[in-house]
Amino acid sequence: MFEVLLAEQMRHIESAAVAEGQSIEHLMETAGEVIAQEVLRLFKSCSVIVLAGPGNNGGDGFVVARKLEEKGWPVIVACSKTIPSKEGAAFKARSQWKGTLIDYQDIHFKDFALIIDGLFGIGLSKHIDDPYKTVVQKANQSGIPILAIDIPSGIHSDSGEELGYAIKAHYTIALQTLKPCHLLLPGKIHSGTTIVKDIGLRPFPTPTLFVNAPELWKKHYHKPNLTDNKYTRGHGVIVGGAHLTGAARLSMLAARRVGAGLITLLCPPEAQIIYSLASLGHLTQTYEDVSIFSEKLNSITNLKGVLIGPGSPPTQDTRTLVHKILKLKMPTVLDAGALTAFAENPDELLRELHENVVLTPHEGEFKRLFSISGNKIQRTSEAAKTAQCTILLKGADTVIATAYGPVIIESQGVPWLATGGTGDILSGLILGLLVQGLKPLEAAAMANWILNQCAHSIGVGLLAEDIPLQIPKLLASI
Ligand SMILES: NC(=O)C1=CN([C@@H]2O[C@H](COP(=O)(O)OP(=O)(O)OC[C@H]3O[C@@H](n4cnc5c(N)ncnc54)[C@H](OP(=O)(O)O)[C@@H]3O)[C@@H](O)[C@H]2O)[C@@H](O)CC1
Ligand SMILES: [K+]
Repeated sequence: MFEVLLAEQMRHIESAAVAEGQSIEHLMETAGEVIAQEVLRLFKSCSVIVLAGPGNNGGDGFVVARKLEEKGWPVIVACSKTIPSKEGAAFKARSQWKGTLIDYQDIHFKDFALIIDGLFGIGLSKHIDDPYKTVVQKANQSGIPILAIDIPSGIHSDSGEELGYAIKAHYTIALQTLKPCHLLLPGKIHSGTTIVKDIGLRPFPTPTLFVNAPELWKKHYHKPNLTDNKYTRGHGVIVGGAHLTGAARLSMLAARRVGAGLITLLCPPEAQIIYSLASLGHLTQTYEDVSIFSEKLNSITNLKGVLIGPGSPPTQDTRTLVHKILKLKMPTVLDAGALTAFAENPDELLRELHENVVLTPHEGEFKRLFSISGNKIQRTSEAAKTAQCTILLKGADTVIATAYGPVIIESQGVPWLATGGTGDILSGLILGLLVQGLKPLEAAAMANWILNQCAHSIGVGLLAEDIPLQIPKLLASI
């Protein structure tokens, strides 16, 4: 249920079903049936135009048309006359359609109240051209609700990219599982509301992509019990800079709210007063000079993790502090200034990273460290392998990848998270979970989930400082 399958993996489970004796015709009939059921649930009886393409996505469209017509709905199917007839499930579905069939160019969209998009599914391989391009443009411009079969036509299933021009659906009924295009931009926007419907295939045996959900990490998160004390819940250090102190203070609040037993802000002496006054329940320590930083860090009792970057300047001193922290091989979050500090020589950072590190770059910071091309999943995975650590690549379609394989994609996207300080909250949440014993991948995924859930519940007008207060209610629900 939480796996996200690439087109090749979908084809694997489809072939496995065929090898077990199921026919493609039967799978297509099931797909058409579940989609028709969703149409009946979502819409009142209305006139429908089904756009059928040349492959099996079009075949699904013909089945849906037949099922809706059987329910008494007025349905017309549009497909291209130039499509060569050939044997196969889609051909059979087309020949079972006894209703009206027109060419794309003869569609009068104003005659319809619902468009069903069965032009292309996971088989789209290249940019769309006419006649498909024009029909997609006209469908989008019509203002009529569009329900896409499996994926919005024109979107690449594995990357979420728009191949020339793509359907903007109000609903997408994803068959069997989500595909990356339902989660990655711009496919996520083109999909509208995505609903996953089972068509009876077996799960893929070795999934590598997952949609972020508590089921992936909640067994690793332990709520405190009566035997806990502040030390057993973990002591974390946040390295605060002399200026831009708000960032580390936000991280501190998030780390404490998510359950760290103790948080110490380690900062230059001139900033101690600001950090001390930030709240009542945290500690502050100072380091007069980078040369005594390690000594100060080592003197902290029961230290379980470190965060550096929020509010840190991208300077040689920051690089030195990062090197000293990485030498400890302990759970570490590197964010913001701690990443940008290595922009001129990323290798200086990359060769020292280890499996207990989480990097939380946004796209700009990512590009400063890695020159990797490809879609967001490929870039994050490859970077994690290069860096041998966990990477959370932020955005409205956050991707979290590890050096050892699994990739988690955030399904929520909260537009009002795009405001100053929310990244500092995220890195603080990750630190707070790392010191409680979660592994980097689980800590990053849980932190990102908490951030999105809290933001969603706050709504437009959110300030970063509103988020920590929402955390207890959310933790109670896990
Ligand atoms: N997986 C499952 O178990 C099940 C999957 N099902 C359904 O099947 C869908 C996948 O079907 P599919 O493989 O036939 O691919 P589909 O997306 O219809 O398109 C392929 C056709 O489009 C053509 N074509 C490609 N790009 C083009 C372009 N730019 N411009 C023009 N033409 C282009 C391509 O031509 P070719 O590249 O081969 O020349 C080929 O003819 C899947 O999304 C789901 O809806 C269900 O039926 C049941 C079970
Ligand atoms: K489609």
